[in-house]
Amino acid sequence: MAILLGSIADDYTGASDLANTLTKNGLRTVQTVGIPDPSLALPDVDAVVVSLKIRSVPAADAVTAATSAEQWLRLRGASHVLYKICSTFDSTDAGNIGPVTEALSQAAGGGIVLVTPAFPETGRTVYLGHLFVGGQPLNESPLKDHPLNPMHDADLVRVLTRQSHGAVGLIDLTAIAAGPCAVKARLEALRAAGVTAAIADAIFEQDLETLGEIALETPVSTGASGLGLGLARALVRSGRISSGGTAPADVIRPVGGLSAIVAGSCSKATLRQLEVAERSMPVLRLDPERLLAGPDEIAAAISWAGDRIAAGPIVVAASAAPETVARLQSLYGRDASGHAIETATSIIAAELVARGVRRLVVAGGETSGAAVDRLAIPAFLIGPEIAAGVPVLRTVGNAQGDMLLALKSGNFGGEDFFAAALAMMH
Ligand SMILES: Nc1ncnc2c1ncn2[C@@H]1O[C@H](COP(=O)(O)OP(=O)(O)O)[C@@H](O)[C@H]1O
Ligand SMILES: O=C(O)[C@@H](O)C(=O)COP(=O)(O)O
Repeated sequence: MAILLGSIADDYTGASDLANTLTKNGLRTVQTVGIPDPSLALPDVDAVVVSLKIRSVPAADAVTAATSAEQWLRLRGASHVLYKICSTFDSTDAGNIGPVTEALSQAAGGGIVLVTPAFPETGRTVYLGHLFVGGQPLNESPLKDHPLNPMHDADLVRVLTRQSHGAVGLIDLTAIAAGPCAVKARLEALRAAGVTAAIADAIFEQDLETLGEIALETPVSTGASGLGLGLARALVRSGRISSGGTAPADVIRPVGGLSAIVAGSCSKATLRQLEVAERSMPVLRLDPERLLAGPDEIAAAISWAGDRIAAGPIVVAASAAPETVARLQSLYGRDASGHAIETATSIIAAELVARGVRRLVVAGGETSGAAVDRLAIPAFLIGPEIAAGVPVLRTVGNAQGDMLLALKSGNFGGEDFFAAALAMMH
């Protein structure tokens, strides 16, 4: 299986978001969970997205995992590797976008790396190096309250500089609007000046197509699904993409079984989606302090779900508003409480699957990673899009047999997302 494009995603929802974009733009794509076992039969594809859970781990651990994945991708033919980060640049000053980008660049021989989180389809645009979310500067958007990595600075050159060893430059919209030659010249000028990473402006898809064309001429880039769109369209234009592969419609062949939703995301979008879900299905709001106190809350949740799951879809949610999250974190610590709740929601998800759930929606990137890891799912085929950035996924090689999942990025999806997702999964 020789592939053309490899990607390493820093969380599992981000991986499925990118896999969705690559599929929509003509690339046969598969999403793996980590580096797959050699015995896992994967389809013949143009692109592989390796999901890692490295967005919020120590930088050294993220670098080790990412460089191993990069080696695996290069051995399978990838001439370009995209480090898929969040479109809202989710990270702290301790990393990991800078450290991983520099490690991947070094592994590929050095040079300069194009970096852009722009994803206009979901309202993420970059202008003069500043990231806007739906028109709000990043630091004024709900991302300022993220439980794990609150974003307090919209200037991405400053943000990336604080977590990088090398110099960070800017390719502004004027250069990008002038086309690929101008971008190439700007990139070369920055490289000659000792810059090792360049934040690139992007507001429209045309900007991303320009960036994708230039990025494809380099071994490594860092970005979100928007850059994935540019890379995919550049590959299709190059004529190197074969047709065929498993059609998304085939991916969502019915799997039967029961259905459930587990939410750990505390994003504004997810909180609203949970409110709407309460109008049509049973929703259990977990008590986070009881979750942290011991196993009783998990047992109670499993019992609650067991009494209802046969009658129709249910929701189990740890999600809470920023002020509630902050209070818990002040008592138990940010990382400790986040990890403990991810563990709890993953146990609940696994217990639901043990009771017959085969259609599962998980809301939250870290939450999805914990749940998918506990279910030991090795890979996914990419199905149709439910909402921008969120496809239906079909499991490959897992012990429970075929399942359909949706791994929803916290900030993605409309208010009726949960019902819309279940309506596509039978
Ligand atoms: N009530 C809560 N209080 C504190 N942290 C929470 C609560 N509910 C969930 N969390 C944690 O918040 C984090 C949400 O991150 P994630 O799942 O990536 O969602 P998103 O996709 O919105 O970023 C996880 O670590 C999760 O365990
Ligand atoms: O690029 C994006 O915004 C998403 O693909 C993503 O990474 C979201 O992360 P979570 O909000 O943690 O799911």
